[in-house]
Amino acid sequence: MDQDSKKQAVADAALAYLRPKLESDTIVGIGTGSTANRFIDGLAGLKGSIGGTVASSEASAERLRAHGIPVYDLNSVDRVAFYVDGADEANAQLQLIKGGGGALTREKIVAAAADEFLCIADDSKLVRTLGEFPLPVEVIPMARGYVARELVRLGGDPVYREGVVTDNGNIILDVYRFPLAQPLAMEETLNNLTGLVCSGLFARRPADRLFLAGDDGVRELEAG
Ligand SMILES: O=C(CO)[C@H](O)[C@H](O)COP(=O)(O)O
Repeated sequence: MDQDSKKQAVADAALAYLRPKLESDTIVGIGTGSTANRFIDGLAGLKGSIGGTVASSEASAERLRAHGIPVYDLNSVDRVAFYVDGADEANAQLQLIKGGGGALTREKIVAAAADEFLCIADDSKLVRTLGEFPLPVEVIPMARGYVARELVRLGGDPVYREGVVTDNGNIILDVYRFPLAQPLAMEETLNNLTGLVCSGLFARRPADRLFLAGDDGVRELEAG
């Protein structure tokens, strides 16, 4: 299976998992990226069976609306039953690195608000230890230099993502060679860095279920 077929296969698997659980008032949180886009396209066929969606980026909101799928502001819904998104890396505990598409902050907010987080990815994303993929962090523009120096002090090698402004008006630093053997502790350390809005490390809120596509089909991994 090529990578595109794998993305399609996990999007289909997540839809098949959700279909019997959806009710007319169910709100589904929607991630960002090429795998999430496959899920959005498939969700179009179920738009009459759900209450609507909450999107993690302007790009996903636009794609959802183009399909006629209702998109709500997170503040206007009481409950997000599911959040479905891709990832850049996942470990066996279903802790993730996300943010390759720059949407990490809104992704983390919608994931935090959701009852159940379904991650969809191809098997190249499963790693023993997180950190081969550079960790994206969203930073307030005026804090760029300060935060970059702090990230170097913590052992990383931050690189400014040129020309990218997030949906929140901030910048992204991609941190190479970051020591992520203790993801929970590092996420907490990053959360305490002034000027750093959010890291793409999803350790405190891992996925609940990972649909992983390989050459032999899709398998499901559960947290814990
Ligand atoms: O975190 C993300 C966007 O911010 C994406 O989920 C991640 O980059 C994976 O993208 P893709 O599905 O295109 O491989």
